[in-house]
Amino acid sequence: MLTVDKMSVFYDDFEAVKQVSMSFEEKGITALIGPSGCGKSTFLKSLNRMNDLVPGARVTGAIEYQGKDIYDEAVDVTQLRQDIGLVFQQPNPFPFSIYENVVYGLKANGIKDKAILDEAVETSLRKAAIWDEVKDKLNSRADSLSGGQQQRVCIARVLAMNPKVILMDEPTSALDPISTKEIEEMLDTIKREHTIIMVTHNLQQASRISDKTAFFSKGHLIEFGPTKDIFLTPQEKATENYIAGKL
Ligand SMILES: Nc1ncnc2c1ncn2[C@@H]1O[C@H](COP(=O)(O)OP(=O)(O)OP(=O)(O)O)[C@@H](O)[C@H]1O
Repeated sequence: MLTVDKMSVFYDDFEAVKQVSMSFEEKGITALIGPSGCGKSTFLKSLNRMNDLVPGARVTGAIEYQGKDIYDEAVDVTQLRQDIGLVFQQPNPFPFSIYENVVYGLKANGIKDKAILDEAVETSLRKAAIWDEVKDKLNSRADSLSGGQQQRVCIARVLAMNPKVILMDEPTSALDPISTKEIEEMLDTIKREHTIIMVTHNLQQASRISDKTAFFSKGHLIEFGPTKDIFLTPQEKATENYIAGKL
């Protein structure tokens, strides 16, 4: 599905991600963990070329999505970011209605048929587990919702584009425990249809919901494997120390 081979990411001369190689299989959740500044977000955002927007950022090595190099000149970056969507740490709804937020990408792609848009809104909001809460106020502004609801609308906006892969950068760190639980339960369902790669600082969250975990330190991928193995029988001392809270 997605393969990274000897990928480095530089900000000018500083190598924030160092020669990382790993593969993501289809479906399921992979958690990216590691100390602050170890390069998790940089790594994540390079997977759909969001780092193209950062001045001075440069990627070397290869990233292949469905067998094709995503940094190839011929790649349509807008299409790539639809196939590999990104959910940010802070909910970032557009200053429009809930409905217009969800259909934003579809309309940008030229879809105008109201029946198709209506259907996409309901399906995406249902998948994001927020339909029942907002179905009677789809024309209200999305930024008038609670933080947890806003984040689920943002997830619905990504889901409306039917992405194969969803990148998430600490999607619940700005939310209360109940909103966090709602989003975790939703992820547990949507991971059956989507490949989810999620940065989290919350080790309990990683152990609760992820199938695989990758531990990063100082730009290096230290260890990657089934979450149970990483948490219960880590092979590397650095992983063991981090999991035990010693870093
Ligand atoms: N736009 C940028 N320009 C220059 N350096 C950057 C930029 N963004 C990140 N860095 C540096 O790259 C390194 C990795 O940062 P990154 O945000 O990827 O780490 P992280 O593991 O996600 O951290 P955190 O958990 O605190 O979010 C850090 O040393 C950071 O200071």
